[in-house]
Amino acid sequence: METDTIAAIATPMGEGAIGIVRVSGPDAIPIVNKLFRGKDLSRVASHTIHYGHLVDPATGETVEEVLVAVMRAPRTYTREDVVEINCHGGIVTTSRVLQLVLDHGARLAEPGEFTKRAFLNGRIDLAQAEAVIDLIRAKTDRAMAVALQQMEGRLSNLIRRLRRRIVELLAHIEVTIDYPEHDVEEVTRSLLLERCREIGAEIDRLLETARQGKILREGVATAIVGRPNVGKSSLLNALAHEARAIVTDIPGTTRDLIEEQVNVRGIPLRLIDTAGIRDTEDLVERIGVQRAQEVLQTADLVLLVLNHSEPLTATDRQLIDMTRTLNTIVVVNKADLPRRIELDEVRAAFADRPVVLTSMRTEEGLDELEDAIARQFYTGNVPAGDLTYVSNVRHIRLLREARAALNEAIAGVEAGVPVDTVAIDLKRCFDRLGEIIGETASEELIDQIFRQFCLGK
Ligand SMILES: Nc1nc2c(c(=O)[nH]1)N(C=O)[C@@H](CNc1ccc(C(=O)N[C@@H](CCC(=O)O)C(=O)O)cc1)CN2
Ligand SMILES: Nc1nc2c(ncn2[C@@H]2O[C@H](COP(=O)(O)OP(=O)(O)OP(=O)(O)O)[C@@H](O)[C@H]2O)c(=O)[nH]1
Ligand SMILES: [Mg+2]
Repeated sequence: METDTIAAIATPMGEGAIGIVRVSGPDAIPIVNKLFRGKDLSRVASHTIHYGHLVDPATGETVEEVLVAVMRAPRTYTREDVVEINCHGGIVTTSRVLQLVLDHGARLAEPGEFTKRAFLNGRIDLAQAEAVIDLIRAKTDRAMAVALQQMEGRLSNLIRRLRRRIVELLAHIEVTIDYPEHDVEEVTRSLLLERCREIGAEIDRLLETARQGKILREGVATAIVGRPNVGKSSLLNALAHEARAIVTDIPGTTRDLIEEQVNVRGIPLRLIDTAGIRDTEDLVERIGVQRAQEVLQTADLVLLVLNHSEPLTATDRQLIDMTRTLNTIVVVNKADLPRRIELDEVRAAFADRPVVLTSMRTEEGLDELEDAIARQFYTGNVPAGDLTYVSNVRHIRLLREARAALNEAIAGVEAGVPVDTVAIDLKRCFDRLGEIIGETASEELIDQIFRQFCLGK
């Protein structure tokens, strides 16, 4: 428990109707009681609110007309005694009340210090505290719902469950080490493999929600590349399921890039049309290797459009080379016209990627294309309505590290490494997961997280 008492203005600085000065710590009630003319706050019941005036004891001057809420430890936001002074909103009055409280024994709180105390006093864990920031910053209903779930401990409970399972495994390994008969060791190995895979699958599922969450928030950056006239604009209109304005009418942020939002099977795509890749000019010269690479490298998905009714050109082949190692779907358009394209060459270049024949004229192949797009982003193992989405970059990093440690443990078991060595990897996995909820977090990290909060929170 902290021994000092902190205070801060908890409401926005400005023309609010009410301004709240929040005080927390062992002296919260005596400090405010000294300044309060009304009921004796040291005798009132917890979670009650009282009308009165704040008086400066030095001068006897009445400073404010207030309502004071008294909440006694431990059932409070910080788990300490908390007093909230409700002032007439306004910078001057509220600041004056804060100053008075500071003059009589409280210290100005650091940003996030109230929530930090809630964490240090064990009311919430680190992931829950971080969710408070996410909640304040949420910009969509969905983001808010996810943050609220995390604040109530949904993610934390999942992480705790995983850690408990790892502890059980570590206990098993202990037994094996203590009683090193061969059959015990064998049982432990197969059990280890099975459990590690289960835990790994669970971590993968959480990481998958992170990927999908990012997609839902930001959309899939999709680059459409292809020579002129292959049907890029027609493809965009088809994916939008409506005749949009000609894409080239909308200026992009960069001179020859056009961006358009469409929705494919509920997946938001940000289509980026890299118009103007000409046959007659050298591709490299036309848009510059770097620019082309930039667009392609930052894309989550590439739609390479080729013309079914013409043989491949040098530009087509350059584009194939640039996109074959990326997350590309090949759209061989104008399939209603006779085939002149070297389809085998295309299929060979994209051996493990979808190659879809389409006609924007007859809409042939459009369903198949949408399926191919949806398959890239829905693996189907995140149940709809499950709001245990991971979105915090710190959590994602730790989950990845935990997964990597687990992979090493699995590889160790498979390679017949002694189980006490495997235990080291498992322990690392356990620690990384622990960092998410703050069980094994450093003081420095904790400080850094709470500094992101606003004053008074
Ligand atoms: N005036 C005011 N409004 C506020 C807050 C506040 O601190 N003051 N909050 C924050 O900024 C939020 C509410 N969050 C809170 C979360 C937990 C507890 C709390 O006292 N928890 C106790 C259980 C209390 C009970 O069940 O009676 C506990 O968990 O022990 C209070 C507020 C939003 N509105
Ligand atoms: N037969 C046939 N014609 C098509 C098909 N898709 C598009 N076209 C036609 O091909 C022409 C070019 O289509 P666009 O969609 O404008 O092609 P684009 O790739 O956007 O062309 P640029 O903007 O010049 O790069 C238009 O006349 C379309 O009607 C198709 O599947 N079959
Ligand atoms: Mg076009």
